[in-house]
Amino acid sequence: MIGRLNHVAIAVPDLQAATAQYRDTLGASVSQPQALPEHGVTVVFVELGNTKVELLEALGENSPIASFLEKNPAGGMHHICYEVDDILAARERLKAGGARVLGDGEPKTGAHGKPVLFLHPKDFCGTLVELEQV
Ligand SMILES: CC[C@H](C(=O)O)C(=O)SCCNC(=O)CCNC(=O)[C@H](O)C(C)(C)COP(=O)(O)OP(=O)(O)OC[C@H]1O[C@@H](n2cnc3c(N)ncnc32)[C@H](O)[C@@H]1OP(=O)(O)O
Ligand SMILES: [Co+2]
Repeated sequence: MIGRLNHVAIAVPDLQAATAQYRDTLGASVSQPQALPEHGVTVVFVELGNTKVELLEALGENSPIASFLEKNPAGGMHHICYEVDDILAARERLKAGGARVLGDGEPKTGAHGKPVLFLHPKDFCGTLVELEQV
């Protein structure tokens, strides 16, 4: 069911500083910031050739990453995103297997303009999992 690794996400307290770290200190190619108010984050993508790192900063009052950043004030690994070719089929199979699909369970449009879903970290080795249909 899951395919390629689409991105690994790191939540950060300061997206500009984190972008400078990756661009200037690590010499990586970093995209322009993308505000995603419907997701409560602003993101950039670090292009790595074989996959991406998503750097994300809280946006707005009810950001879903606010409490993560309270617990991890310097930032930290936040989620991992796997590609699937049929997100609704994946959702039904996961639900049938007892996994918790977060939110209302309906795919939302992610930063790449593709449908995404999130799976509860407690069901997947303490790791928040994002699925993106490609
Ligand atoms: C889609 C746009 C973009 C893209 O790539 O295209 C993005 O990726 S946007 C990313 C931001 N959006 C989300 O993360 C949506 C899904 N996340 C959530 O719904 C919440 O963050 C949730 C439910 C995972 C956690 O919410 P919250 O932190 O408020 O709940 P708790 O504090 O009660 O946490 C419950 C329990 O889970 C542990 N936890 C929380 N976040 C993570 C995490 N990122 N990785 C691992 N574990 C996590 C938390 O520590 C609690 O555990 P406990 O042992 O009970 O303390
Ligand atoms: Co993501």
